[in-house]
Amino acid sequence: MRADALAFDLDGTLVDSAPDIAAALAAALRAEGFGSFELRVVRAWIGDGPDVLIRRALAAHGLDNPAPELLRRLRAHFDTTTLAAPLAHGRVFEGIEAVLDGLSEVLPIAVVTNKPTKLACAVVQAAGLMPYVTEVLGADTPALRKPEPALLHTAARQLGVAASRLLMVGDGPADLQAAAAAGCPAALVDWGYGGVADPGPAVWRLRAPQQLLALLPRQAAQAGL
Ligand SMILES: O=C(O)COP(=O)(O)O
Ligand SMILES: [Mg+2]
Repeated sequence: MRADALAFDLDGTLVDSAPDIAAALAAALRAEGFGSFELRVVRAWIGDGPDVLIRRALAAHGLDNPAPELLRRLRAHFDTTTLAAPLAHGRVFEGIEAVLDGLSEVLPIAVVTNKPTKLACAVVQAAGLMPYVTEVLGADTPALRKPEPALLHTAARQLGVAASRLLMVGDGPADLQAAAAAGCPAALVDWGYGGVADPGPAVWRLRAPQQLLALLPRQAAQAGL
């Protein structure tokens, strides 16, 4: 595989942030008088950004058409909790930091996430991963959200590579669909929040972050890995 740049998904790929997302969601729901949900349940709702997450939680409470004002308040509460403690309960996945540390010496790396940019930057910062990352691109409007290819097009442009040389590494269906739509190669990680039934033959499978080095032998050798 030849890649000249990497685009990493954030939640479920670089960081196990589900405990923080579940805590922020629970705090927002409780403030509005709704019950919260178990981590196992919330984990399966992650991947499409906080607005979709909140809608899924409300739908689970039987509210399929929530008032825009309620959605706005829940999202504001969710953001405040996240920004106050972006990664208080979660952690960087084992092995990620070493791989980013090595590969960032030899190729540019972007984070491409369905989190809004402000929240994504706070999480990347709290995770200690900012030094390895050239760009953090978040989905600040619904049109930017993966599976749309827009953020990957922006990442390729800003990192100065063709989309066909930008490897998208993610844990969910939106990551793979965005990569396909943008013309990027894709790798699916096994340690994330899942939801991909069959990634298809064109997608690489990673069971551990170190396996990325085998996909990029030239850069791994350059980085001395
Ligand atoms: O659902 C989210 O908050 C964002 O998810 P992502 O980083 O996996 O795109
Ligand atoms: Mg993800």
